[in-house]
Amino acid sequence: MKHSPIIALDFPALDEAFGFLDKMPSGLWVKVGMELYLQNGPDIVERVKGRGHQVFLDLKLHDIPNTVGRAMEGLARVGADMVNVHAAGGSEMMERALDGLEAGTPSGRKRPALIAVTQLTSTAEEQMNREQGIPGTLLDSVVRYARLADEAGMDGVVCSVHEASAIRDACGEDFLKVTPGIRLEDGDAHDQKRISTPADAAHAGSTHIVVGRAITQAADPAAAYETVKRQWEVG
Ligand SMILES: O=C(O)c1cc(=O)[nH]c(=O)n1[C@@H]1O[C@H](COP(=O)(O)O)[C@@H](O)[C@H]1O
Repeated sequence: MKHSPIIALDFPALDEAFGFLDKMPSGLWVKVGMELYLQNGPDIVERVKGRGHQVFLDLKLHDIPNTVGRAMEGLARVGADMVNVHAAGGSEMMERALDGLEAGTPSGRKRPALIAVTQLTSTAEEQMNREQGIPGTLLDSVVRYARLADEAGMDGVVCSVHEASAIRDACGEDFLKVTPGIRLEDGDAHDQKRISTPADAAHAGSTHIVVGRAITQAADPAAAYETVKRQWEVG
């Protein structure tokens, strides 16, 4: 059973996000990112959950270990089901993030899943080589970050579909491979560099897909969601 698609609620204002949700079925998995969180504060998570959805809170923490650990301790109380950090922050930072999350999760509640971003899906190999000074292939860099994240106790990583099967080989079936950069056939890539279809994601071994504009900017978002879901489930 594949995890249901996660819809990126990338809207500039709460009423737009809720207007979108009004048109959608209940019981979704949605992603609240910086755009909504920074404008509406921590309450946004409970408000979205109050509408019957589960929340991936995507704040991509990346700072010194102590700061991230303490921030995660606070975030654990916000009520999200999944949270993330940047693997580039290093293994000590990831370990402290996990410690903070465990310390902050209220008793009786499940600890949110903690995943690490490897190389953003908006990054191309040539850009990584030139701007980050990381030589070699993008695939090698992503797998390296995935192994580091696995060793630091992360539940999985964010990567593109193109690296999912290599990560399955390196870190196993159960390690989460959360893959954004999803487009329906011939969809506009926008700022993404490593895109794939829901069916490709299913074949490559993604455990989760994150889909934003292909659904949120569709003329009929509910129909676009059903198309994405069907392609992902059928594979
Ligand atoms: O962590 C993420 O969710 C993320 C990581 C990544 O490497 N690439 C990426 O696109 N995302 C997020 O996934 C969503 C993709 O949106 P669309 O390109 O509109 O489908 C955005 O909300 C991004 O913030």
